[in-house]
Amino acid sequence: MLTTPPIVDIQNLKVTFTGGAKPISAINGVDLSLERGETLAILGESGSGKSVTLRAMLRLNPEKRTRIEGTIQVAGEDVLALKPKELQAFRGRTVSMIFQEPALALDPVYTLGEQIAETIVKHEGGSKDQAMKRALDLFERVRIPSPERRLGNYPHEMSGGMRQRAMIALALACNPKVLLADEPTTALDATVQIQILLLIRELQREFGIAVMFVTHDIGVAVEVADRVAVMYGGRIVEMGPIRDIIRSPRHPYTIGLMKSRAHDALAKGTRLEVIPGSPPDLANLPPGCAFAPRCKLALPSCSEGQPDPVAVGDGHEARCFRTDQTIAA
Ligand SMILES: Nc1ncnc2c1ncn2[C@@H]1O[C@H](COP(=O)(O)OP(=O)(O)OP(=O)(O)O)[C@@H](O)[C@H]1O
Repeated sequence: MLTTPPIVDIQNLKVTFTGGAKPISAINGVDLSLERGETLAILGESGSGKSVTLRAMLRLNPEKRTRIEGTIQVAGEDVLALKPKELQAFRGRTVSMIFQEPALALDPVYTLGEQIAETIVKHEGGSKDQAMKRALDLFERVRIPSPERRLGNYPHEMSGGMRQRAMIALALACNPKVLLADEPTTALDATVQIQILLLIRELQREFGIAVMFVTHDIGVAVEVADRVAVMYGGRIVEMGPIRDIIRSPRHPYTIGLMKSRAHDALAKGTRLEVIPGSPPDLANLPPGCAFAPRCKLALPSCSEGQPDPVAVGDGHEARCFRTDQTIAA
């Protein structure tokens, strides 16, 4: 039987920032693959390496002060080997990114129509008129009301939710195969958040794009993702289908994350159960499991070596020495 290769294939990715007094090991051996049209959420607390992973896929980390090891293949292209010109063509055309704050992607001094049309002409050639027609089509697809008039707007003339939609239109302008989204909805109010997420989901189905998005919010992941990768200390500690991760998380860190969310839903004023302890120091990572110092199940041996991924279900794995102790009751 013929199998299609994954659209994203990341092997043993390591990212170290070397600009400071001590090297910061932000990503420490990430393996990840994504099928065409699939949506993966990356969860984890602040500093776990979610954004650095996404940025590595577009080579957006500051290269002079960063050491990158491993391989990143997207749509058959070897991302870490791309030359500057190839990288320019790759960005936007093969992989595109939307940010938490549209101001990072949108230029304040050009109208939205001009920006989208210019991106299309730059990547694909053709006339400005044709590109404007495509921009109009994109505005319709991302459901911006009065799209023709809105194309003539500057970013500051739109509401936050509309700016997000315009940014998504810009990101889709060159038909990318993979869309990366770094907490695309945190800056928006709840109703607009849900609308934007449903829009991403719909576009993803319509265009067959693979989506990788970072979030702090498990509820958001449930709404949109097929699979989830949970990161801790620059490693994926658990990965699997969203339903399995919600119903039967098997890494003690994921179990802790799920508990803190359950408490989050309680009445205001209830003390949240946070996972005691603090995240690992990335300038001084321990040799063993980075979660061991905070883990209720840890044995002394957990601090000695790195746990390999253990299969705990269909397409579900956890990097933990104690998965025999974490089976849901
Ligand atoms: N350019 C950089 N130079 C040095 N350290 C960096 C740089 N970029 C990120 N880091 C460090 O790498 C680690 C991982 O950062 P990253 O932004 O991926 O975390 P994150 O999981 O996305 O967190 P958050 O949810 O807060 O965005 C952090 O400790 C961060 O301080």
